[in-house]
Amino acid sequence: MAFSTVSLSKPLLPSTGILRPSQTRLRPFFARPVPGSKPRFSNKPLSISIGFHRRQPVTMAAATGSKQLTVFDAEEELAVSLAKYTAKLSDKFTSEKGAFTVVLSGGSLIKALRKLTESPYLESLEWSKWHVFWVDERVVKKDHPDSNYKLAFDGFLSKVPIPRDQIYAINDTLPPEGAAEDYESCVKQLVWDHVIKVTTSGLPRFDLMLLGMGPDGHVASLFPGHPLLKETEKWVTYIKDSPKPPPERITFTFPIINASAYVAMVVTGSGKAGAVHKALSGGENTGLTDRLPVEMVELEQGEFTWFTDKAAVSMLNEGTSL
Ligand SMILES: O=C(O)[C@H](O)[C@@H](O)[C@H](O)[C@H](O)COP(=O)(O)O
Repeated sequence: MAFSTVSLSKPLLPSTGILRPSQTRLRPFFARPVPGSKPRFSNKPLSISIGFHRRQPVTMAAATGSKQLTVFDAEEELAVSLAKYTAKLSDKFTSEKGAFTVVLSGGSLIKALRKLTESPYLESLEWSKWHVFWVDERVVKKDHPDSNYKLAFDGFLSKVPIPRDQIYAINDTLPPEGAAEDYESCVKQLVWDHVIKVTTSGLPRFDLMLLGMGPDGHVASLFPGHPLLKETEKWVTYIKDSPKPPPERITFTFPIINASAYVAMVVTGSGKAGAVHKALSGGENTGLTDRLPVEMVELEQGEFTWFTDKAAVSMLNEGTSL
């Protein structure tokens, strides 16, 4: 095991996580927390040690929510851990409130969820209480090869017993504007029905968002430099000029993403290393337009966990052997 260090540019709390480096050249910043002790705030930017170890996530507790980074040797191990993490949240929310609201993205995430379709999760999870949404969707028919619904259905949803009327696909007969409005109405209805919780500021608070990130740092269909990054009124909006094809999509906005209780950011491969580096090292604070969309995922009160592999974090600290 080895560690590398990055600096975060915002005030942080001492870690509530676990770091037990035995063979590292770099001194870990955080000590093991004292059980029952309360975290103290610091106003200074702190140095964060990131441990490359399969089962020991590093927790970075920020003033607005907590962040964790987990780095896996291989995608297979990531998939195992992601299933365990999701199952734990499923158990928590189904027992606490009788429903589990899960938001999916497209892309490689769906394959990473494959372990949930196997034992023990297939038999043990309360699938009947799952409600499934999309953080973004391409405005195509549901049976189109570009459809995120089709991707998720074929690779995941068709293999688990979630009631079909609790899988909320877009209305694929509508143009982007109408599809976004329709999807926002659907979310509002489920807020009124108490299926989706609500924050104190009246935003929907989904239990878990499972997100991916593009090599350019986009999340959902929120792309670098696009005006949609500044959307603060709508819960769901549309884009007709997506730089990633197909061009017409609907997407949740940042206020909705950031109201989530839990976000898992699943990012693998060397093609994402630059964006991961920018996101986790903070970069220069040059203003909103220079921030990558992934850097705008800042949960109000939630827990944000990165699931990555070695290739994706390879630029975090050059020269550190993993
Ligand atoms: O509809 C989409 O295009 C996706 O929702 C998109 O936001 C995706 O999650 C990222 O591009 C990461 O995709 P990969 O993991 O496949 O790189």
